[in-house]
Amino acid sequence: MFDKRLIKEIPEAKAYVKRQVLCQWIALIMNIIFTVGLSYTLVLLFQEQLTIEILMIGIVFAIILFVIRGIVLKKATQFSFAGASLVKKILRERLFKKILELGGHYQDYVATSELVQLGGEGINQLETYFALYLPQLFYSVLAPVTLFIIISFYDFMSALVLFLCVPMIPLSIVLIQKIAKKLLAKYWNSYTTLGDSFLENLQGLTTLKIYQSDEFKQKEMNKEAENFRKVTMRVLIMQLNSISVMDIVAYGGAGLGSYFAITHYMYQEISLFIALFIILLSFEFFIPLRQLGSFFHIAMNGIAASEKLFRVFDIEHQQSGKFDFKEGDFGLCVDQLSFQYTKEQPLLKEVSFQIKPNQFVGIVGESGSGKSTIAKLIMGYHQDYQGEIRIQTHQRYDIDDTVFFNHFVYMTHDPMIFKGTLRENIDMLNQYQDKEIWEALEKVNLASFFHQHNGLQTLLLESGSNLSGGQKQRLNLARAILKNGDVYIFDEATSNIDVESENAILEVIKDLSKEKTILFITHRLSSVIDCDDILVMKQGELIEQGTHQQLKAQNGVYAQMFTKQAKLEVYQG
Ligand SMILES: Nc1ncnc2c1ncn2[C@@H]1O[C@H](COP(=O)(O)OP(=O)(O)OP(=O)(O)O)[C@@H](O)[C@H]1O
Repeated sequence: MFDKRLIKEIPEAKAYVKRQVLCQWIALIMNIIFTVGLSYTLVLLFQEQLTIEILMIGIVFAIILFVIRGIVLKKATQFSFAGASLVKKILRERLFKKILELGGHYQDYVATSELVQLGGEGINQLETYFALYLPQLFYSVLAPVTLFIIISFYDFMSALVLFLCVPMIPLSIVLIQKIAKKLLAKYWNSYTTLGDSFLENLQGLTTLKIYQSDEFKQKEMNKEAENFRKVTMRVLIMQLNSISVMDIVAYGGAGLGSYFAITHYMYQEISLFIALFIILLSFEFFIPLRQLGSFFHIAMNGIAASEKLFRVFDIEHQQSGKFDFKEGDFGLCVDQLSFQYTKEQPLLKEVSFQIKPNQFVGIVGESGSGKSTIAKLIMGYHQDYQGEIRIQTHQRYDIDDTVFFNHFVYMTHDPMIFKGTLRENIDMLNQYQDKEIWEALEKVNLASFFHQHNGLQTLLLESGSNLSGGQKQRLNLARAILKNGDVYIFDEATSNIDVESENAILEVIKDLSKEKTILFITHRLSSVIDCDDILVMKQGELIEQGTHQQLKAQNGVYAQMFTKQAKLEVYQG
């Protein structure tokens, strides 16, 4: 119920918790003083000695006490709010920093949907843990101790009985916690599974509709939603039951304390004033813990979320080096590279090749042969490979991503276009002159198109939905040109686009190859004819290597694939 690490992780929150507890404690003292006054007034009333003057003085005092109480409780709420905002900010920043630190390969460790849920709902639950539960936890210890000390001066036995009954509430909470922990883990799993499916099905809705599988998926999702509903209901039942158990303990304890006070009064061991004072305060012993109990589910949810959050924070970031590169020497050496996504299915098998600075190298091969995987390993998406990837004299994993991305540009067939102006999309850091942007757009044959629209202020929709596939890819290439990297990796950058765009992109790549190192992955063998070196992949192995002429002369897999594709293109075209 009390996770030390949570406090350690956010030491800044401690001050807010302390101030909140202090305010609550001052409010308790006001309550105690009010009870003294009330007990005294009641005694005077029983003894028929209560005068209007005394009553008026009492009312004025009560108002003063309630005003002070109101002010400190308001302050407590303000501290709670400020602390909660701070916790949220710190945790979200840490989570974001961790994802940035992990870079492209964060998905090796945690699913995107889980990150989204943790960053939203998960952190919100921790916010309530810090804002409500934690201060209440400390106050729940402080309040009974304060009351015990005060009451024990008047009637030690009654104070002791009340004090000893208090731990019954946390004991019942611990008991419920044991049952609840498994249930809450189930609740979270069910929540993330439902979130996963929802996100995936929403993104793929068009595909599902086309293949008329939407109804099937809907049924699947209904089943998951039903599971989630059931487990949520069980969590709610557990919470309601736990509140009832705590109520029984609280009323029982207060009743027992009052019984002792009455008995002591009847045996004239204590005065009527003290008996009334104890009876009126007896429930105060249990209110803080009873309140804590109602925050119990918040704490459980918070702890379940924090476990997941800490799992992300604890991910070891293997990339520790921060080597920089020497200027102008951007060769690449891949040596005995082996890799598998799953243990059962080895993919790359001891692949070795070199790319010299300013070389234009193509990778071809049948679908699934591991071409993109090579690019992803070079880009650092996965680090658990065997063998070596060296750039200049450094291992890839020794190079910090920020340094690496300053020199390497990776372009896939699926460019990311954000909702916003053309300028915002092409120059995200606002670091280029308009003239430079237009030059890049000119190179990729997009300048005249955007001139006809609103120039650099042309509004692009989410995912570039108001552009054609070829235009999106050419825009992406313009970004890459402006980046002025040293090594360009094109992974099926000319796939699924119109011939005009494909030719424009190929021209630019050829132009770039005069002064940049290029790795060009493609299905179309006609695109790699001009490469300085061509790597032919099959089932994770590098089976042939050479220039187009050399490979044709070998009359191996490449030559056969080339002839087959050429025939097909003549037939199609
Ligand atoms: N994240 C992943 N998890 C598990 N398996 C994967 C993952 N990515 C790719 N694979 C598998 O690895 C194999 C090689 O994929 P890769 O994308 O490297 O091939 P490719 O040669 O680039 O194929 P294509 O030309 O069709 O793009 C495929 O069988 C694919 O199913």
